[in-house]
Amino acid sequence: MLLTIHNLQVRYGSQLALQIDCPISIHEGERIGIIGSNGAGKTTLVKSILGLTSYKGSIRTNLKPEQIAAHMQSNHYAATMPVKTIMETILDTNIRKNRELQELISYFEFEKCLHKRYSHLSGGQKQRFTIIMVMLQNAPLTFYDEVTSGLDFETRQKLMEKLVNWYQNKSNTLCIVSHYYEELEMLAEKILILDQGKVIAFGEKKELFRKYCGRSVFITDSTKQNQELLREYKKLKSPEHLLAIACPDLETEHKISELLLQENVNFKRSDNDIEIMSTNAKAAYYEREGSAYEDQIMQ
Ligand SMILES: Nc1ncnc2c1ncn2[C@@H]1O[C@H](COP(=O)(O)OP(=O)(O)OP(=O)(O)O)[C@@H](O)[C@H]1O
Repeated sequence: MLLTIHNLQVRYGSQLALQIDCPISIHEGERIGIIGSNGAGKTTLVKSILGLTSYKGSIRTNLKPEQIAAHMQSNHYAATMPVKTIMETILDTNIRKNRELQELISYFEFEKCLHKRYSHLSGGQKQRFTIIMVMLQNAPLTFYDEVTSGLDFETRQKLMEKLVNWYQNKSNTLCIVSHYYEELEMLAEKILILDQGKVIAFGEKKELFRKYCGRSVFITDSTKQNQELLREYKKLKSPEHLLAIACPDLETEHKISELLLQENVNFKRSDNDIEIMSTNAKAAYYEREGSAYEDQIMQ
């Protein structure tokens, strides 16, 4: 066991920002995606684990602080120092002698930034700087909090490819906070869903999908014709513009796909759609709690 969280509570003034009642355990080598709407408590959870915010409850780990690396939404370095100096000092290395670091600098096209002062980097350049630093740290427990925000589409794709390859045969435990579900489809095996400071669900991505969606899901536009065409099948909660139909078994899957093909309807079939899965996990959670899901998304 790498880390366990028990009865965690974080308050900012009178606001209860995070309340985790059931124990959460993180094991070596796990890849965990942390998702939730704005203000759900994702960054607060990461900050609590890093000891950057005060909390009640227990967070236990045998890791030393230097064995935990984090890419946060905002990262601070000595503003007036050249980037190269910060990099070599913090990583205790020399770029000329470090092949791995040279390769990352070149992959992220960061060469020209090395001689600039940190405060003169653009937002995206600062982002790439921290990514390189965190990747090279190779810490047993690594957090990426919104690692691709502020990056253009091409750099985002490049970064995701690099992260997948970088960690492929490694045993680092990764916790990735992201609003981009396609990134988590590539990187995460477990998902922690937070909402309004509470844990909605935590588990293997595949198991959560089966639990809340079934074997697979068909997603089409939510037009009147599609609603009518698929009216006899089980509808899942979905963003308003979409119609999501649950398939409990292969037979239903065949029937629906034939019907959609016959009627020339564009559709997506998925057995790992994180957005539909988390929407339905939330709905189930609030139903159990006795409040309507619709009331919660209005807040
Ligand atoms: N330093 C702070 N002081 C006061 N309130 C805070 C502070 N940091 C966060 N909060 C509040 O705590 C709640 C959780 O914030 P947090 O940053 O953890 O959310 P998040 O899930 O990471 O959101 P986002 O997706 O927008 O980054 C929010 O309501 C936020 O306004």
